[in-house]
Amino acid sequence: MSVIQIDQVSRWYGNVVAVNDVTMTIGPGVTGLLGPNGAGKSTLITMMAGFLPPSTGSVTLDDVPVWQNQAAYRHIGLVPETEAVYDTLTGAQFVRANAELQGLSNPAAATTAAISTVELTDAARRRISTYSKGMKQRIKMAAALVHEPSVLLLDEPFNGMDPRQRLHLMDLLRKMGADGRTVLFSSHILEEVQQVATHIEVVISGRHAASGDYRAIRTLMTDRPVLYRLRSSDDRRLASALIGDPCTSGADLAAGSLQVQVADFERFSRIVPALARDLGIRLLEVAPTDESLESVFSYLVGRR
Ligand SMILES: Nc1ncnc2c1ncn2[C@@H]1O[C@H](COP(=O)(O)OP(=O)(O)OP(=O)(O)O)[C@@H](O)[C@H]1O
Repeated sequence: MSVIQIDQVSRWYGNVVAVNDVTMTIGPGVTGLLGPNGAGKSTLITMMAGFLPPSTGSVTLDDVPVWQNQAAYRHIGLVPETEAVYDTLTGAQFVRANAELQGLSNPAAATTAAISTVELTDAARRRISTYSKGMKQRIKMAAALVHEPSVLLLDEPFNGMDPRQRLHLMDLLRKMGADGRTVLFSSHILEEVQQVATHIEVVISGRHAASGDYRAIRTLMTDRPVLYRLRSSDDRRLASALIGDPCTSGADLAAGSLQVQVADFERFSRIVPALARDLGIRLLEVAPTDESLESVFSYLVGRR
């Protein structure tokens, strides 16, 4: 088993607190690390990979601290967010260099296998400077996989990928998770995370905001009070019908359209069409006013 334990970890850069008292456990399978830009995802991943020490707290792999731990590096593969790959090398040379660094007994065979896994065999002898963004992501992935690590950490791996490459990487991550590896990838896009991860950790402003499977996170998000805008053939009557229902916690007609604070989305979505039909009101629009990911994130933070 490869279990990463992050225990009461904080990390600051000068005055900036990038990670603030985070505790989480990452086990086998695919975990999505979800959070908006600047949430502290890269900092957390770099600490998990053992390349950055926490300011306080501890990061361990199977109970052994990972910071500057050569033995732990044998079990960890890191695909960093940065574009920095050695442009003058060919893909094969780059992956081979990592195989040599890991001290593998047959670096040539491992290089060929890793490049084949990411489906870059045809381009392996080309210089990395000629690669597309998505291909650069994949060659970084091959370099991270060359020593067959039991833990794979990927920072925003889907950035710059076209839809086909994206599906291929999703498949690959799923397979690695099903094989019993511990796979963690970061993203700021919920849909992306949902498609691959069986477990989700949410971080916002350096803090751990939520944890669970997709359903649990989704429920947290849909259970939050959300402001909906409604337009209908009779906003006033619709407002008074809705205000009496427990699915809403407030209604406002001042803004020129009807704005309703929805407390129970599930009930709201059932009751609005039924009410409108019973009252003979025509619905013209029902739309959330504030469905941005940022607002979902700030709701999750506010719950804690
Ligand atoms: N080397 C550094 N020096 C100073 N501040 C830093 C450094 N690295 C990160 N930060 C700050 O720490 C916070 C967390 O950054 P981090 O890169 O970990 O977040 P992130 O969630 O990965 O964001 P992104 O998706 O934009 O990369 C941000 O406020 C960032 O500006």
